[in-house]
Amino acid sequence: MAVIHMTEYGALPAVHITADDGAQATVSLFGAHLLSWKTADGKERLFVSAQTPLDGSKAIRGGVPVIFPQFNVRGPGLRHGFARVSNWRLTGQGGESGDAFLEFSLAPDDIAAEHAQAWPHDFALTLRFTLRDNALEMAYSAHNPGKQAYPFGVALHTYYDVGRLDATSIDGLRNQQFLDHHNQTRVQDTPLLHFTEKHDRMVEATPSVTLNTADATLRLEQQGFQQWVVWNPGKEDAAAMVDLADDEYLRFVCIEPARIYQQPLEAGATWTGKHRIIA
Ligand SMILES: O=P(O)(O)OC[C@H]1O[C@H](O)[C@H](O)[C@@H](O)[C@@H]1O
Repeated sequence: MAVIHMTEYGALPAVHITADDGAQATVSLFGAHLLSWKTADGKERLFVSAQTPLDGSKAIRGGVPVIFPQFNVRGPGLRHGFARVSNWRLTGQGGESGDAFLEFSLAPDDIAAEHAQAWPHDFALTLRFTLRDNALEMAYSAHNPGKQAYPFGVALHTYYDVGRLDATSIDGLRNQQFLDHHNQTRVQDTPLLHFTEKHDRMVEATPSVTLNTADATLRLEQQGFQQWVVWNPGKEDAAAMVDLADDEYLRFVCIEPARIYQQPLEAGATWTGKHRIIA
């Protein structure tokens, strides 16, 4: 049986879950933001900046920011959308035969008036985190209960604690087309992606990639999304970020299943995406 209790992370109300095998996760209601995922061996897999605000005043730097209804500035609204700065509701929890899950929901009544005014559409988001064996699964859905279609983009902006960026590589993107941070379209020609400076690529999705770090190998899978965004700010951009210590960029990489271009969510339609991380 999963053990679930309310807790606090910084000043944020959060939910902590422990699965039968000892795997653990902590999710803040602010953003339905996964802040920690420890596999049964006790190893933390996610990175959270030591300088991030944890009081709801700003999006959290680290963990898994939930992006909706736009990716970055690809839309007319708030950068990366309002989902990551809204208070979600815990709408499901439990565990059966080794599984442990938490489910969170967000609807127009939950969001701040300024966001509702800027984005006056009806929506129902759900995000379910499931711990199973050595894997974490995130099942994300966006439903349009209204009568009008509207454009949406989504992502799960996962920050991995890689320990050492210089000992990290990503396998599985060879021959994939990508857009770099100069807006150039290119194709990856090397089998492994390795970088130690600024890196911001939107890569055509593959069903899975492998993240190799100095002391771990993770398999990342996605369904229902269209890109992998691979991001690290590098030294100069990191130095300009107030919510990241100057040398913390050397410890993480973001690999994000995303739909970066806004596309219509038709009246009555539901989009679903899955992201599974296997240790
Ligand atoms: O600083 P944030 O709004 O959290 O965005 C952080 C990063 O998100 C994505 O990975 C984008 O590709 C980057 O261009 C952006 O800098």
